[in-house]
Amino acid sequence: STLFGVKGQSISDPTEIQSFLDNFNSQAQAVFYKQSEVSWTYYTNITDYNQKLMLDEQLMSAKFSQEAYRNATRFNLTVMTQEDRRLFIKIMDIGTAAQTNETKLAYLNKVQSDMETIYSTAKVTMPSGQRLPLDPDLTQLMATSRNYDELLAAWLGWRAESGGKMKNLYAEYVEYNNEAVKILGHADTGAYWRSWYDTPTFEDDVRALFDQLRPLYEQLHAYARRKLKQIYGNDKFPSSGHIPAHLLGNMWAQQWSSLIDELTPYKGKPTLDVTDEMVRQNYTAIRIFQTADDFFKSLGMIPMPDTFWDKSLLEKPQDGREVVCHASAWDFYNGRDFRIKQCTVITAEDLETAHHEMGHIEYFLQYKDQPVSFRDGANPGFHEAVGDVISLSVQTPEHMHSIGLIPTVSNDTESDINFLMSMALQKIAFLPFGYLIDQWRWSVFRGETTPEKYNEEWWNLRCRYQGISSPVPLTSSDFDPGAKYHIPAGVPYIRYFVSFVIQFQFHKALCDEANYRGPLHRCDIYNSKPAGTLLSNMLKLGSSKPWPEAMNLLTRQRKMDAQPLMDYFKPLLEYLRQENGNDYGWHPICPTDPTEIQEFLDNYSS
Ligand SMILES: CC(=O)N[C@@H](CC(=O)O)C(=O)NC[C@H](CC1(C(=O)N[C@@H](Cc2ccc(O)cc2)C(=O)O)CCCC1)C(=O)O
Ligand SMILES: [Zn+2]
Repeated sequence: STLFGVKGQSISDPTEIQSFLDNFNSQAQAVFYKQSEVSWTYYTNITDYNQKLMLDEQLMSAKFSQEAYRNATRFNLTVMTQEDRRLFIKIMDIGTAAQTNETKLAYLNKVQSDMETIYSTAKVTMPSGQRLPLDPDLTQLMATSRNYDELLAAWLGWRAESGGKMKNLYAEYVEYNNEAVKILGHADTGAYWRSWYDTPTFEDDVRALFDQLRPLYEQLHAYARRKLKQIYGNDKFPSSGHIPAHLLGNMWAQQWSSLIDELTPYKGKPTLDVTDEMVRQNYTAIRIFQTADDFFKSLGMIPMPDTFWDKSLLEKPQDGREVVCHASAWDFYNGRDFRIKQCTVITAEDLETAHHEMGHIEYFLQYKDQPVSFRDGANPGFHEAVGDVISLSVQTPEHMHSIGLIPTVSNDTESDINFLMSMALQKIAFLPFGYLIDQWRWSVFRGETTPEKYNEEWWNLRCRYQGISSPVPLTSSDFDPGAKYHIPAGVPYIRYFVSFVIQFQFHKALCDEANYRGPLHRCDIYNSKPAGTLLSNMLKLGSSKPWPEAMNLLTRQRKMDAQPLMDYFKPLLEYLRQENGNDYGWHPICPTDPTEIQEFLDNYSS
């Protein structure tokens, strides 16, 4: 059977249009609920049996989507209201479910799930003989160890046990994914993913934003490199200016917050890392999520429902079950069941993650009465920004003091710079990483980067944009992209880069609505009902309107704009420029052995 039904006469009757939409909406809720339940069972108990149930269910819901597509194409879209036309377009956007060859679709889903299982069950045998999983052990080690060789062992082990085990699978995933989305008319999977932003200049827009923000990152990179050289010795750093990838306190060098003690500009001030205080106060996972829930309630927004507290999985099970520990927020599409799955540990980072995940749940709650096809973010970046916006208020010294996690608030200039540094290690450090992941994937989906070039191109981008390099020579069997969850899991990533820009636009708009007058980085909208109402009204739209309209409702303008982010960090940029002088930047090409690169630099610099 093909996807395209027999081209009958196109239906224009409004009653028939409405009954099709009503039927679809009730059937889709039942199908999506079942798929969520079966997936949840697998993600919270990884077994072959649960994987099979999930894969079977994915084929069932693909058939439902194909049928809905066939029926939808029988209607005349030109006579509809704008809203109905938008619904039909979304009903027909069925992604890889367009693959009517069931063998191919089953294989694609199996390969995807097998890669995610390899990632989620990988363990590294350390020199001590211990077998460590990523969550929480290797994450903790990367954050707390300052031993070059120990960090290298964890970093090499992780890439070997995760990415190293899935290179061929990935090549097949790319081929089968592209074949499926081409049936819908998309050029390739990257084009399909970008279509969700409904902006013809989207790729240029994000490149322009990244170029605008590079100077902030270059200054932060230079500062971190200088401090890390003091810790590990100059000889550990290539003359090309890159920072070895395993020294940034994070397995992917994507956020550097765990280096806050070494990177705090002015020592002797109260620490901003609240982890120790959370442990001292016997914080539990539940209390972390109650803290986040309390913030949404203070804004007059929707509290977490009872089913959330009953059915979420907020800690790694201790009963031997294998679970997908990578945090996630789930909409069960029945308007009542919303859950978070997080292997929570008692750290400042997981307090932040809890707010991020709860931001997804709040969005689900706000748009739960929309038709199913509108139960989505205005664009994927919006969904990623909600929780982070709240977290920008939570992380202010004022708010951390008000919830008893830091003893005093000192807002002298030096403390202010210390605070901005802690936020930059989380937000500025992330920008090139958030940008480059899908630069790599889009080039792979387009066929510009072929399997034998996967790893080389990955490191080209890591060296060029992130200014970090592999601490060891690359071999053709390596597949470092597979060491990052979203690649094996097939989860797009540019949404996070978009979020890290727009969340500062949202923060500024909500601070204005809360009648806050001071510098943006010290704004805390806690208890502001006007801010909560403004945010809720935007979230209620879901994806029922083009995202510039949602942006306009919240920020009174329709574009992505890096200015609020740059204004937020302006005082820090001045400090860093002073500190760094001319000692900033790196060679765009990855270092090879020191002599070769030195020769290159001699020519390059002359
Ligand atoms: C059913 C389902 O899958 N639902 C989706 C949500 C939806 O689509 O509705 C979902 O839950 N996705 C999981 C993903 C998890 C996290 C993530 O992967 N973060 C990025 C980047 C980043 C890092 C720091 C930060 O502060 C913000 C972002 C990373 O860790 O690299 C892990 C930690 C935070 C968020 C998420 O919540 O986005
Ligand atoms: Zn998210």
